[in-house]
Parts: sequence; structure tokens; C-alpha cells
Amino acid sequence: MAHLAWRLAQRWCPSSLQVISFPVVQLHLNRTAMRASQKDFENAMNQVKLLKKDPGNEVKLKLYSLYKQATEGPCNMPKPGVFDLINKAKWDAWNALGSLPKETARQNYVDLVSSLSSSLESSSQVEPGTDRKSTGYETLMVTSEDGITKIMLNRPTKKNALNVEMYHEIMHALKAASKDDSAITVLTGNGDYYSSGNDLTNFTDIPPGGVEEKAKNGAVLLREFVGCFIDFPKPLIASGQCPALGHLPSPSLGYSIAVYASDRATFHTPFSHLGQSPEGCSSYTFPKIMSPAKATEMLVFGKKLTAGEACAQGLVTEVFPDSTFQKEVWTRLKAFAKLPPNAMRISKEIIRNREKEKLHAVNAEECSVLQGRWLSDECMNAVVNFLSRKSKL
Ligand SMILES: CCCCCC/C=C/C(=O)SCCNC(=O)CCNC(=O)[C@H](O)C(C)(C)COP(=O)(O)OP(=O)(O)OC[C@H]1O[C@@H](n2cnc3c(N)ncnc32)[C@H](O)[C@@H]1OP(=O)(O)O
Repeated sequence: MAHLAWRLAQRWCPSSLQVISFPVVQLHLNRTAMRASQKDFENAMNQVKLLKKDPGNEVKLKLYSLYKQATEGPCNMPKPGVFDLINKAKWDAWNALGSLPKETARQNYVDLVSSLSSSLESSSQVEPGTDRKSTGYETLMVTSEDGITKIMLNRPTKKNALNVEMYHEIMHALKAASKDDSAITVLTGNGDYYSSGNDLTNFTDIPPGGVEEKAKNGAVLLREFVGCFIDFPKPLIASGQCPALGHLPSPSLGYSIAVYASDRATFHTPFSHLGQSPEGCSSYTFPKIMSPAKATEMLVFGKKLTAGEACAQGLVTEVFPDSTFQKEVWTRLKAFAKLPPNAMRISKEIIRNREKEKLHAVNAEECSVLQGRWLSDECMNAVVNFLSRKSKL
């Protein structure tokens, strides 16, 4: 049995963890009242061998850990060294099961294999080469193809303003992209605006605790949202063909977003106009990247930059003519996506890690200041003016 376990582990844990998982394998652990028998467990082990599609490393680790727990009980191996990546990942997965009873682990293994068989069977009906389109997003379109996960903001009639649902969906999509088998992730917008920033109607839905509670909830949400960008482990590219307002022109988040813009794009952070203050770590990153004086023009006076100006200031990586924008960008993205994913992730990590703690601290401070700003007359008047059609940016 131990030998079989090892073979399974070998089979399910290939020599590199670079392919992390399939993006949309949803595991529905279907707990039945019945306990899985030894026979069910053995059947499940056989079924695993018959799976036609690789379920991804994350699932394989889960299978491995449940198998070990079901057959040997809690993790009893010495912890492998940090450089022994594969055995360390296996050990972590097994150890994470703590004192889960053997019977429960056996049942979970059986449930997992059964849900896996059905989900992979249905995904194998998708035509080869077809985009794996995400389902269940209301405000985004997420696709994964050729090693590139594309997250497209999809509220074009509202100029891709970020409502509360979109904040949550972007965070969800980023978390999923961080674990899927793509090498790079692209953020883009559908329609004639990359984004018009925060949806100003977010301010109108006041909870029972009043505006103070609203502001507090907003600060918690924004902090989590920006935190997802700071922590995002893979190369992230913002591809903007059209104007961007507010949040998403804070492209230097985490120092690790490459930004491609068409010569039609503009970048605008009108925080003062709205009675607000900088967010997305821009109060820290913009002055470092651009120079304090230029950052002041943008963040304090709300100066709108053309793509060419933003590129000259170092906020944008490269600008292309609008007519060839998509072709130019996608040629680059496809080439990047062929680079070794682990090397890219590690390179990003080493660039970002020196600043990560600082960025989280800046994010926390910016959100706390904004929480106060949202309660100010200046901010409330600006929102009312927009909503009553008295002003536009
Ligand atoms: C958790 C909270 C975190 C908050 C963090 C702090 C964030 C700060 C920011 O994001 S600052 C930026 C805020 N954005 C704005 O102030 C932009 C407001 N919009 C505009 O000024 C204009 O709409 C425009 C210049 C973007 C585009 O103008 P135009 O081309 O003339 O289009 P319309 O104005 O007709 O817009 C079409 C449609 O979209 C709605 N809409 C556009 N932007 C927003 C928005 N930010 N919030 C809500 N709704 C927006 C607009 O109302 C129209 O809707 P309608 O067709 O009338 O139903």
C-alpha cells in the first residue's frame, strides 16, 4: 500500500510545480451520509488512474494528502528542507490536514475523485483550442488561452466604473489567475473607457450604521482590493486602449505591472476634484517613479496625462498607435507567456518583495485617510454633483 501511495504521489506530483492547476476546476465535495468503505476507497484510487486529463498540481496535492491521511493518519514525516520544493509541498499539504480522522480523509478522497471525474469529463467535452471562458462573473469577462489569463472589465455602458460587485469579482479573478496554469495575466477594459474608476453610486447605498459604517466598509474593501494587486504573484500587464480614470491609472502598484497604452489613452487621477486623496499606493509609488513635482501635478492637481506623457514619466511601459495597438500588444504577450513561468514569478518576487511590506503599510494608511475623506463635505458635494449631472471629469 505504501508503495502504491508513493507511485500515486510520483504520478501526481511531477518534477516541477510550475503548472499549478486548471483554472476552473470547481471541486464540489459532496458529503454523503454514508461512510466510504475500503472498497469505495480502492475504487476511487483506480478511478484516479483512469482520469484522462491532468487535474493540476493543487488537486494532485490534495489527493496525495488525503491518501496519506487515510492510510497513515496525521503527517509523520520530518519536514523537508526549503529547497526540496516538491516534497515540501507534499508535506505541507499532508500536514495541513492536522488530526483529521482517517475515515473522514478516506471519505473526502472518494468525494474528491468523484467530483473530479465528473468535472473533468464535462470539461473534456469542450472543443480543443476553445477559450476556457469563466462563468459566473457579472462584471468581468475572464478567459484563459495560450498561457495568458485575460481579465476584462465588462461594464462598458458605465464606462467600466467599479461597483462593489466588480471589486469582489476582480479580487476573485486575480486569486483564481494566481493559481491557474497561465504564465501571465492581463487586465483590460471593454468599450471606450478602460475604467472610470470607483462607481460613484457606491456612495449612495447607505447601510443601517449610516455613512460612518459605509466609509469603514469602503476602506476595508479598498484595502483588500489593492492588497490583492500587491500580492499577485505572476506578471501582470495592464493593456489600455482608451482613457482611464481613478484606480486603474495607479499602474505602478507593487512596481510590477507593465502597462501598454494606445496613443488614444489618457491617465487621470482626479482625487482632489472629488474631495478624496490618493489610493492604490500611488502616494508612495508615483513620486518615486515620476519625481515628487510631477506626481504632485497628477495626484494633487489632478493633471490628466496623455499616454506619451505617462510613458515619458515612467508610468507606462510602451505606447502604440491606436490602429495597431492590439496586434502589437498581443504579439508581445504571447511571447512573454512562453517564458518559463517559475522564473518569471521568482523574478517578480525578488523585485517586489523588498517593497511589499512598505506597500501594504502605505495601502493601509491611504485607506484610513480616505475613510475620513469620504465623510467630508468636499467629497459628498462632488459625488452629489456628479450624480445630479452637474459635473463630469
Ligand atoms: C471601495 C471604494 C473605493 C474608492 C476609492 C477611491 C477611488 C477614487 C476614484 O476612482 S476617483 C474617479 C471617480 N470617477 C469619476 O469621478 C468619473 C465620473 N464619470 C465621468 O466623469 C464621466 O462619466 C466620464 C468622463 C467618465 C465619461 O463621460 P461621457 O463619455 O460623457 O459618458 P457618461 O458620463 O454619459 O457616462 C455613461 C454612463 O456611465 C456612468 N458612469 C460613468 N462613470 C461613472 C462612475 N465613475 N460612477 C458611476 N457611474 C458612472 C454615467 O453615469 C452614465 O450612466 P447613465 O447612462 O447616465 O446611466
